[in-house]
Amino acid sequence: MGLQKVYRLKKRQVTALNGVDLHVRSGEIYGVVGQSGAGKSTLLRSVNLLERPDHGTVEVDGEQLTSLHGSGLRAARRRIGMVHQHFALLSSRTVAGNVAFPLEVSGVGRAQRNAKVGELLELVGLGDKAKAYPSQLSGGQKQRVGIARALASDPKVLLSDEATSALDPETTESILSLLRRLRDELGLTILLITHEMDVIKRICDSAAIMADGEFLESGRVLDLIGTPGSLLARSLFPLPDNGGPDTVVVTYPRSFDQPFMSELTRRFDVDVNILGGGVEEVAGHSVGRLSVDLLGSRRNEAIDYLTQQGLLVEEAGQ
Ligand SMILES: Nc1ncnc2c1ncn2[C@@H]1O[C@H](COP(=O)(O)OP(=O)(O)OP(=O)(O)O)[C@@H](O)[C@H]1O
Repeated sequence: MGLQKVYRLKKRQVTALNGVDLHVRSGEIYGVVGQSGAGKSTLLRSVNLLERPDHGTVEVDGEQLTSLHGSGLRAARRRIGMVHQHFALLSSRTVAGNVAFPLEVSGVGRAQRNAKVGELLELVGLGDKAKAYPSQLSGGQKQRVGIARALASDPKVLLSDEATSALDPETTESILSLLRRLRDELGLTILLITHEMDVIKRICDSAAIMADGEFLESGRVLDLIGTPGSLLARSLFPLPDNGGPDTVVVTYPRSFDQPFMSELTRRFDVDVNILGGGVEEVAGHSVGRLSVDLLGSRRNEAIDYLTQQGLLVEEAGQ
């Protein structure tokens, strides 16, 4: 909380974190999105104190990490797994050897280690690759090894540093599904950083947009989608560029049974001309968007009515 980090270089200083407050609920997937240099990596590395913030406190699973040092800190870190963009596998070790590595370091005996490695490889869908070397694997398989290794010490929290950025769209999809399944099955809490909005849309329950070391906006994704003026909502769902002066985009952040459009024509005597629309899955929920031309003298009343019903209405042509 209140995290601040300033890097002091020879000629200048860079404020990588400028008072960031991040609260991740237990069992949720939280995504921090932002452009290169926004401070995402510094934030992620502050959570397990690979980077010690200049100010602020870090609490993970009820334990205040910022007050720990030495062996206490090392023990706390073991309860936080980390997945890296470029996998960070040891090329001279087999898949099983890579996953076993953190267990060896913490002194787990051979039999127990082997059993655990077998279990983890099954969990990530690599049961048949134990003896392969990283160079024989695809990017997606390498990341599965990275995930299995991160889970070796039974962490409660998983940090993901651009885990899918080096992968093609199809593989990205399979890794995101895996992360989601692991969250569901193991009750993990996942904090991920990404520069891809799609990752937020696909698996995050909550998200923050970060720029210049600060959060511009944060909250539950579904709440933000229903919030007028939300930057995150606009980035997830850009307004269509074929809108005219009469066009509005209506977002349904949850499913409604009411036939709103026919109600509008009846109540407010407006003409509704549907231009396009669709339903997308966001954080496991369906979010509908409808782009319509609304015509008639009581157009503004119709828009107010939709807003009162809990729908988000944006003027696309402005
Ligand atoms: N060890 C360091 N020493 C000096 N400056 C650093 C260091 N690490 C990061 N910075 C600077 O801090 C700022 C935030 O960097 P950070 O890597 O956290 O951003 P990011 O959002 O993760 O970007 P990227 O996606 O490119 O990694 C940048 O201006 C960066 O140059």
